[in-house]
Amino acid sequence: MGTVVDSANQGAGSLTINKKVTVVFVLGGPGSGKGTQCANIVENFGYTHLSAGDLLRAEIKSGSENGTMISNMIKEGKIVPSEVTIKLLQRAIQENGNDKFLIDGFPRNEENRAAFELVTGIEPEFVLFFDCPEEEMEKRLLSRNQGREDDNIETIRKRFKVYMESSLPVIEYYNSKGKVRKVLSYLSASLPSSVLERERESLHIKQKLTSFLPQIDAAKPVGEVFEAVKAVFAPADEKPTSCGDGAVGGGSDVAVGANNVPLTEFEANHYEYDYTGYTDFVFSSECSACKCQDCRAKHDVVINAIKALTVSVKELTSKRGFIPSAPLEIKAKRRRRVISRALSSIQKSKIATPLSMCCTEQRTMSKGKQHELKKVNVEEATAEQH
Ligand SMILES: Nc1ncnc2c1ncn2[C@@H]1O[C@H](COP(=O)(O)OP(=O)(O)O)[C@@H](O)[C@H]1O
Ligand SMILES: Nc1ccn([C@@H]2O[C@H](COP(=O)(O)OP(=O)(O)O)[C@@H](O)[C@H]2O)c(=O)n1
Repeated sequence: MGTVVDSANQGAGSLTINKKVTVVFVLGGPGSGKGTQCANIVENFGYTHLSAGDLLRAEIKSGSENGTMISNMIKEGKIVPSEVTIKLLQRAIQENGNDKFLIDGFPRNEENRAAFELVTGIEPEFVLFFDCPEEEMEKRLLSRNQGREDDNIETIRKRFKVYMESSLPVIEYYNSKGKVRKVLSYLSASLPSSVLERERESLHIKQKLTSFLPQIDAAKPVGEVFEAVKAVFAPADEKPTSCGDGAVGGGSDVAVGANNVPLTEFEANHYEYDYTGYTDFVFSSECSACKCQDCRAKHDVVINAIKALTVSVKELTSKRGFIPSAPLEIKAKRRRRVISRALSSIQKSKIATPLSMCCTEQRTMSKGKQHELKKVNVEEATAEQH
């Protein structure tokens, strides 16, 4: 069997994807909820879902010459050679009329990634990454009930090992290129639903806020996780209805839609993102003069989030032994400066942590402790401020 790379070098037409396509890679550990959320994305955003695992399982069923080899690899939790998987993906893309694809569970290792790029010339638009504690993934896989031969504890453990050793470096690679969008649902998890309804209209405020809150939420219920996913997939031209020119933030030129907003927790430029823009709404003279209900509601959402963020920063900084020089009970005019100072301090201590370390650290932390670090309840935070 010639490799896909050989075929590409020989100019084999069957491997060429002769249409322009948008590809989003969907990555995360086994059982992190990739397939579940892909189904939601398909329904809401018009993508076609291609699961590498499903394509491989279909290949086994089809009685192909590679069937036995693929089946053995899956039972062992091993990664099937790239040429097999890439050919299946290429065929599926070529045969489908759509031009937007979610490729789920691929690339699973460095070989997958490099070969796909070389052969197809396709770079992902971004990588949607579901980070979920191992114990939660294990629980889900053991009760998935899809009759999969690899959903038994012995194979699950092997898959986790392969994920840590081979798949995380791929996520790290894309993270270093600023392409990783982590699933965050901080606000959706903590705001009352009535506020959430209104707040959906101003997704870009939410994105700016969540973009620098270190939250890992793939362990939340399906609906809440999808709230975060929606924020990532919101079309770039989506604008909320508001006073003035319709753009919250006084017509700022910050693009709306997470496709343009890096949501990475680990990267240096994560903290360099222009998060201060969101305060424009709060302090804009145009908006403060406008007393309409809608603006009031948005104003409240932003203020609540700032309060929650302040508490979060306080918690994070105190855990790192950083004592902000200014009191954290901040007045409106000083909020931006204090938060900014605190964040840059976090940046100094946090950005040096590679992704694999973060995940390893996460694995060894108890679930309760993670939540203590990452979840801030807005209502409590608001009460505390009062
Ligand atoms: N957020 C969630 N909370 C609880 N169960 C979930 C959640 N997301 C997915 N599941 C369940 O967990 C199992 C694994 O999800 P799945 O989407 O198949 O994961 P993956 O594609 O990442 O392996 C399925 O049974 C699914 O119904
Ligand atoms: N790119 C890929 C994707 C899946 N696979 C194989 O298919 C198995 C199941 O993958 P999957 O994506 O359907 O399921 P999860 O492990 O995410 O639950 C993996 O454990 C691998 O054995 C692969 O070899 N190469």
